[in-house]
Amino acid sequence: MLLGAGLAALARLPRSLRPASLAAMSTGTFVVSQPLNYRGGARVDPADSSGTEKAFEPATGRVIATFTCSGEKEVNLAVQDAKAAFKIWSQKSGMERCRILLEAARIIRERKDEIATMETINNGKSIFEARWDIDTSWQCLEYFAGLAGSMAGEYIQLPGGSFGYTRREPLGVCVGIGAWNYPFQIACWKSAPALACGNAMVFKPSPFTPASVLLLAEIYTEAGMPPGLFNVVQGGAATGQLLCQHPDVAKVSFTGSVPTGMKIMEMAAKGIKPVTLELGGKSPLIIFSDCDLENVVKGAMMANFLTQGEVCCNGTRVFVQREILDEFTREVVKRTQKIKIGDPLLEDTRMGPLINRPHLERVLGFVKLAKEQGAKVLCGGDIHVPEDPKLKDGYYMRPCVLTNCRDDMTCVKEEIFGPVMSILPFDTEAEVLERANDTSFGLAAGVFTRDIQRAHRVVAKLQAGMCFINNYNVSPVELPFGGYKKSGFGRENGRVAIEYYSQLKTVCVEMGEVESVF
Ligand SMILES: NC(=O)C1=CN([C@@H]2O[C@H](COP(=O)(O)OP(=O)(O)OC[C@H]3O[C@@H](n4cnc5c(N)ncnc54)[C@H](O)[C@@H]3O)[C@@H](O)[C@H]2O)C=CC1
Ligand SMILES: NCCCC(=O)O
Repeated sequence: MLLGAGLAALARLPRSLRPASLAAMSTGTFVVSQPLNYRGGARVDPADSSGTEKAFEPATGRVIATFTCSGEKEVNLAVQDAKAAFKIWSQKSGMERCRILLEAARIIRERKDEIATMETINNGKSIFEARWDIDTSWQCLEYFAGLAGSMAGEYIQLPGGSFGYTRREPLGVCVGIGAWNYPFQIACWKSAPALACGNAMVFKPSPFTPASVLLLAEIYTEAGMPPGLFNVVQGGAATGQLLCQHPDVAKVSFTGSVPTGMKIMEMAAKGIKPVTLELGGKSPLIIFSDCDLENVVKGAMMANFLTQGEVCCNGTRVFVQREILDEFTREVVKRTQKIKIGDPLLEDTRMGPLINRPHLERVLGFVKLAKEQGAKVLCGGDIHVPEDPKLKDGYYMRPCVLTNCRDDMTCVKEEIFGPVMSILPFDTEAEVLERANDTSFGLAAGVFTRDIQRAHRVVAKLQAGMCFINNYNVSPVELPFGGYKKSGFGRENGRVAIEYYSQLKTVCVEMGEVESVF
């Protein structure tokens, strides 16, 4: 990449005072010039090719990288290197792994601005948000570093002085496959628990966002991980399939869409490999009339418009109790219209471009269909052309609020993955619960009310893996994250994630004579 670790502090300087290499990370200028595969502790050109891909800067529509997708040979080499590193890493004590993960977390903190800038350039999210993502990334490494040192089994007393004990052991080479909306964070949320448990990892980012994970790979090496412990291969479905089908891969952790999740599960089934699936959602946000309106409007904005609405757990079905429907709608529209859209690297921008042109068109298509099906657009839902001429080919749209929505409309049933909020009135608690759960997804849900009994009663009945009371879309790494129903299974973050990256061995110890029936 164009920046080195030593330049991190300079990232905090005003742009005009930065040296040429940092200036190269401004909108409209950055290009990726180094190889995007990582193997054996270094960036490498892939050993073979299954085609090429282009990565874009969504803010300008410019190509920032053209890269080779890894074929069978490269995938084999990456898995082989990971296997070799696993032999070394899995023999280390939890405390030794802890120290290295903590060092990696420290380096990420130190290079936060640089990593966030790269994330913004390649993904389009505002720099303000990208910094949050990097915070939840190093926090994840710190959290699992802490758990690495305290991973232990059980001792179980048996009759006659015999006993048993359990050991929590790593799985081997784990594969991580990521989506494009949180490229660096996803790589950390998968690799930190995997590595803390003693596994090795081969990671494949989305071909739309290939760049920032390389910084993580370099940081892991700098922090002291053995070469080959964390490798990166690039590509799309074909490369992903090679990874999932590889006989030396012990586990696949996937973040992406439901249709791809189904394919991953099918491939993993053939090798009896465990999978973690973090899939899509169409989550309900339930707003009772006794809520604090100011808070709820902020919550609804957070539930819908972070990362241009491209967030799997967004609360896009906003159920509002009829008594406050007009007041809530007025206020939410007013705030939505004030969202500053534009160059995502500017400090005051709060909404950048969507990931790419086809996705922008898809999201606009959902708004068009919503109108045809009877919804009313209260604001946005159309293309935004920023004044800055360098942004004219970017993929911007104005955030959209829809009313007159019904539960059977496409905009209410399907994941849009863009800045589109659908408002739905309701009358009673029983009614809203039934409607909120009437979906094949189950990733997240939110409830706003001042009635604490009602809040807990309602979340207990919501069919969702991640529920929020009086807030939405906060991501503390101490809390497990994952879905119910078609939103997937397995959990990232929280203590429980350890169970998804390790296996339990039971040892039975006889202290007496063998009692044989023969
Ligand atoms: N539950 C969660 O934590 C999250 C879920 N998502 C979901 O991800 C989707 C958006 O992400 P996309 O990248 O468009 O999803 P996608 O499913 O198209 O791709 C995800 C990843 O899978 C790879 N892939 C595609 N086909 C594959 C195959 N046959 N075998 C192996 N790998 C394959 C892609 O190259 C990419 O790296 C949304 O539905 C969203 O809800 C996104 C972020 C978080
Ligand atoms: N930080 C929120 C993670 C949700 C997602 O990956 O879409």
